[in-house]
Amino acid sequence: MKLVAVDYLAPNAEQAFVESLHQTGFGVLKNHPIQQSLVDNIYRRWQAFFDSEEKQDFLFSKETQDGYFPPSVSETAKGFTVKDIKEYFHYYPWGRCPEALRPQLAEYYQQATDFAATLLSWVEKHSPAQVADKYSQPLSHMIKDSQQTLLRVLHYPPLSGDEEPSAIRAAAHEDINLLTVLPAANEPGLQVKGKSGEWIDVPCDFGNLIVNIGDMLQEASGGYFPSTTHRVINPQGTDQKKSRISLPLFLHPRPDVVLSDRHTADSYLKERLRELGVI
Ligand SMILES: O=C(O)CCC(=O)C(=O)O
Ligand SMILES: [Fe+2]
Repeated sequence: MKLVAVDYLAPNAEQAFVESLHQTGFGVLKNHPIQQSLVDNIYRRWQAFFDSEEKQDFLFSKETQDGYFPPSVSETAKGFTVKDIKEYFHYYPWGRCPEALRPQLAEYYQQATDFAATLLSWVEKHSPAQVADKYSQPLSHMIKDSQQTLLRVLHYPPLSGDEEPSAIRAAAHEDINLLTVLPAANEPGLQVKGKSGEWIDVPCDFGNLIVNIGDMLQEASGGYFPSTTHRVINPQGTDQKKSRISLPLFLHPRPDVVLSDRHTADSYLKERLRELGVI
C-alpha cells in the first residue's frame, strides 16, 4: 500500500482522492485552498501556550469536554494501558479558549469545516450507488450546523527519557468521527497501517492536507470507506528534543443524524467515549 498526494488542482482530483479514501482510509491533498500561513501561525502561537503555565487556567471540563487536557489525563487508546505522550486543547466555537488565540482558531475552524463539506460532497458523488443508498442524508448535510465538530490542538512534548518504555506519542487507534482533516504537522511521525499490517509513513510535506475516514463514515458506508488504524511514533536521536504540534479537525454529525440501522451519531459517540474512559 502506498499513499500518494493528490493535486487538488488536477482534473481527476476528485476521483483520485476518493479512490485513495476507499483503498486506504486516507487521502493526502496538495495545492488545497486552506491557508498555510494561518496554520503556521497557529502552530507558533500554540507552542507558546503549551510552554506557558497559562494552560492551567483552561483545564478541561469533564461535562463539556472543551479546554486543556494535561499529559496526566490524556487518552489511552482502545486496547492499551499506557497513556499517550501528549497534551491537547479541545476547541469548540462555544467553548473555552484564550481570547488572544480565539480569532485565528475560529478562522481556521470555519475554513476547514467548509472545505470538509466540499470533500464530503466528493465522497458522496464518487460512492458506488449501493453505498450512497445507505446514506440517510447527503454527507455534507450531516455536519451542517453541528456543535460537535472538534478542533484539537495537539502538543507532543520533547521526550525526557523517563517515559514508560512502551509509551508512544499516539498509540494505534481509529478516529471515532465522520471525517478528519489534518494539516501536515511540523514534525514527522504519523503512520497508517497497511492491509498486511505494515506501517506506512503519511507524506508529511509541509503544506499537505491529510484526510482520513473515521468510524462513523465507515459505519454509514457499510465499510466501503475504512476507518484505518494510525499512530504517531516517537522521534529518534536529536529529534527527541523537538516538540510536535498538530491540528486535527474531527468532523462530527449532529447527534440525531442516523448513521446506520444500529446507530445515530450520538449513540455511537457515547459508546466510543466510554471505551476510551473519558466519560
Ligand atoms: O498528530 C497527528 O498527526 C495525528 C493525531 C491523531 O491521529 C488524533 O489525535 O486522532
Ligand atoms: Fe487519529
